[in-house]
Amino acid sequence: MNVCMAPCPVVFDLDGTLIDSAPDIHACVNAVLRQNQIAPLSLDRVRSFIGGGVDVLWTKVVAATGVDPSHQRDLVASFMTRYHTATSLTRMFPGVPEALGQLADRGHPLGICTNKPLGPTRAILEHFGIDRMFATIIGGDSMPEKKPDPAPLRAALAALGADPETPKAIYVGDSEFDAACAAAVPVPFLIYDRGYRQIPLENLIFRESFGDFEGLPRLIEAEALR
Ligand SMILES: O=C(O)COP(=O)(O)O
Ligand SMILES: [Mg+2]
Repeated sequence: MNVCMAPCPVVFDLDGTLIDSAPDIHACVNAVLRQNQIAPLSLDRVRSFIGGGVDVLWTKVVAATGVDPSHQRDLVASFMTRYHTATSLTRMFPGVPEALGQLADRGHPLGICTNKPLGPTRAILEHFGIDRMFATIIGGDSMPEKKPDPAPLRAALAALGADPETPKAIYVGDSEFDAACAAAVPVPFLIYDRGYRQIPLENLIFRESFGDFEGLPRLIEAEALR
């Protein structure tokens, strides 16, 4: 089956896929914890909590720190004020701008489907000057459902003109949330293996894994010929 005849839509996850944002998320989490006289968490620990969005992150932070869960709402509110402008410690993964540029030049409509809320998502994309590359951006608060529910990815694909019944498109992500979401749509899933995944690759559904964005445009063209 030809998955993509014309250059197909390619939708990307954000945290752990295009950007290494864990240092900024870690700094925001610890600033809130310190402000509330709670012991800080390590970068590795906080990184392992990323993927399900802000509420999942904070449910895990609350469990890890032993804070009274009734405080979670206030902690999240305090976190969000910092998160909106947290860009200074975040880096794009190597080869990302070049790969996005190549895909755009080849005519692939590009989108973002992330569990990160829309405010910080737009802020970080603008910070790196890549926001205009994406014709649609679905954030973790764009709709009631979050990944692994397929609804956000379906919305991104629909905005990029994919057929809602049999979308000929590709999703690129880093985590178990993304793999389950892509399988539920369903669309082929390419997984970046240097992101924030917590589950072994062999336990996930994906078409190809990659560790270097230089090879991604080639993987996408190969997928298009399947
Ligand atoms: O911010 C998160 O928890 C996850 O974001 P992602 O969907 O871009 O990986
Ligand atoms: Mg991710």
